[in-house]
Amino acid sequence: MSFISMKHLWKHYGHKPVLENLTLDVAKGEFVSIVGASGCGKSTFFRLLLAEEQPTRGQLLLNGKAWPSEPDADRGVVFQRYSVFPHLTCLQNVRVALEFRQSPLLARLFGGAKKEADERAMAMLEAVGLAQARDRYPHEISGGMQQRLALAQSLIREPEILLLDEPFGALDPGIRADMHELMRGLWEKHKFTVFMVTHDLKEGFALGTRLLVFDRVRVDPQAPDAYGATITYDLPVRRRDRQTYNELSAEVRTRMPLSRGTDVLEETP
Ligand SMILES: Nc1ncnc2c1ncn2[C@@H]1O[C@H](COP(=O)(O)OP(=O)(O)OP(=O)(O)O)[C@@H](O)[C@H]1O
Repeated sequence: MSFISMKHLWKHYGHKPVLENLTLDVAKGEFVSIVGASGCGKSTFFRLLLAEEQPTRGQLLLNGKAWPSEPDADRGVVFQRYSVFPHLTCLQNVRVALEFRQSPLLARLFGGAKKEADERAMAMLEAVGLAQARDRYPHEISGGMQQRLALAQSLIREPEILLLDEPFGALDPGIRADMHELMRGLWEKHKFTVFMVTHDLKEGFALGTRLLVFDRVRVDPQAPDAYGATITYDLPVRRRDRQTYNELSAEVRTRMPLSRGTDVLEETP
C-alpha cells in the first residue's frame, strides 16, 4: 500500500477541467519535484493535497484511507513569497506555529508550556541557521533568511507532508544554492514527504528523488478550456552523471514549453 495514492483524479472549476485523470503513487519520504507551464494546475494540485479543495472525481488516499477533509498540521506549506508575521520576531514567529497547534483558540502558551515551546522554537531556528536572528523582525532580515524562517515555521509542526510552492524562486542564485543544501539536510534528517513546485528544472533534478511534469496532452484551439492537465512525465531522479542528466533534461524539455528557469540545463546539478 502506498503512502499517497491517486487514482483517476479530476478537478473541475465549474465545467472547466483543470486537472484530468491523475494517477500517482508516492512512497513515504519521497521528494517529488513538479514542473509545468504556468496555469496548468500545479497550485490546484497543492490545494487538493492541503484539503483546501476536494477532487471532482477519482480517489485520493493517504495510507489507504480517505484523504483528510480539512487542512491540518500534518501538511505544511511554504510559498514563494515570505509568509511570516511582520509584527513578530523570528523566535515568536516559530513559537506561534506551535501555539496555534497546541492552543488553537488563544494561540498563546503560558508557564512551562511556553518555556518548552521557546526551547523547541530556538532549536528549530538553529537548524535553519537563524539562531543569531532570534530577536529580529522579518523586515530586519534578508529575503533568504525570511524563507528560512518560513521553513522553520512549517517544520516546527512536524508535518508528514511538506508542500513547497516555488520556495526559492524569489532568491538570488547564490542564496538558492545555500537553501538547497539546507533543504536537503532537513529532508534527510526528518524524512518528511515533499512536493516541490519549481520553474527551475535544474532545481527539480537537484533536490528531487522524482520529477513530475504537468502538461495538457489534449488541446482544442476552438475551446481552450475544454481539457485539463495531467502528469505526462514521471521520472526517477538519482544523483547521476552529466550525460544521464542531460538526456533526462532533454526528454523533459520536449514535453514542457520553455518557461522561466529552464535555460539552466547545461550544468550538472
Ligand atoms: N478557484 C478557482 N476557480 C476557477 N478557476 C480557477 C480557480 N483556481 C484556479 N483556477 C484556474 O485553474 C487553472 C490552473 O490554475 P493554477 O493556479 O492551479 O495553475 P498553476 O499551474 O499553479 O499556475 P502558475 O504556475 O502560474 O502558478 C487556471 O486556468 C486558473 O485560472
